[in-house]
Amino acid sequence: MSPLLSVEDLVVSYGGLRAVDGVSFTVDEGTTLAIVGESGCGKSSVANALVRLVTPESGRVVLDGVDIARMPERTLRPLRRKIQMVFQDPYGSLDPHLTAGRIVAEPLSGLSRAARDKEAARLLDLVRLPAGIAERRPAELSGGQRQRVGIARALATSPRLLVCDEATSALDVSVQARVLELLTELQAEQGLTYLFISHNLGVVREISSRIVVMRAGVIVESGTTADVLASPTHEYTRRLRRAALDPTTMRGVKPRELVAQR
Ligand SMILES: Nc1ncnc2c1ncn2[C@@H]1O[C@H](COP(=O)(O)OP(=O)(O)OP(=O)(O)O)[C@@H](O)[C@H]1O
Repeated sequence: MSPLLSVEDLVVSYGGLRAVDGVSFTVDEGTTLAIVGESGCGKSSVANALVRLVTPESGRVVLDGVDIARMPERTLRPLRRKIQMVFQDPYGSLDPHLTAGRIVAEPLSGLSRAARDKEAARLLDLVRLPAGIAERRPAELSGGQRQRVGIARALATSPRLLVCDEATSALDVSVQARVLELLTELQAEQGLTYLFISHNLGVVREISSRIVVMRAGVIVESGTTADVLASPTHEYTRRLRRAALDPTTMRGVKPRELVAQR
């Protein structure tokens, strides 16, 4: 079976700076790949290239057999719905003037108002939000509720791939754990495929089956989550693992196996 997403030799540059320098990985349907690394390593640049917020300098981004890396916008437009992004800051990414119901319904074109409202209600229910939320604006929601609205909106186009860029990093630990649980449940129910980007190895342990570790624009290590966490081969990964174990930097869910291995 060919992977849902295949990224080959991806290069992203900003002027003279090569933020992503020849990155390759694949993601199988229904699984989660995590990209981990410290701030500035190029994680978001990979994510932004996949959803074409930036156009890669070179390389291939093959989704469902189609290379979208440098596809012209007109051809790309109908395919954009296949990859959706959940951002770190749902407050910044949700229109403050719209109700949650309208925000979620926004990507649903070609439906009557009543059908859009019905679908928005279904999506809000899918992310375990009570019906009354549909009438509220982002400022009237908690951080966790806003992130659920962001997830519901991303799911509105029935994407093949959900790119979560530090999607739980701004949330308190307990709220973060519940959003991770929701993503895991949605994956089991809907067969979703995730690319999960985080600086925190402890968090990705909860959600990913495979990990890619990035440093300074390149991949330094990759493998199954269990292998990379149990016996990291690169000193940089060991440092990330130590940071994930450090209670002062640990912002994710308690990494049970890691604590046991210490
Ligand atoms: N729009 C941009 N213009 C110029 N340089 C950029 C731009 N976006 C990112 N960079 C630079 O590219 C490099 C990689 O940044 P990127 O945001 O991809 O890393 P990251 O690992 O996601 O870090 P963070 O978690 O802090 O966002 C950094 O040196 C950053 O300063």
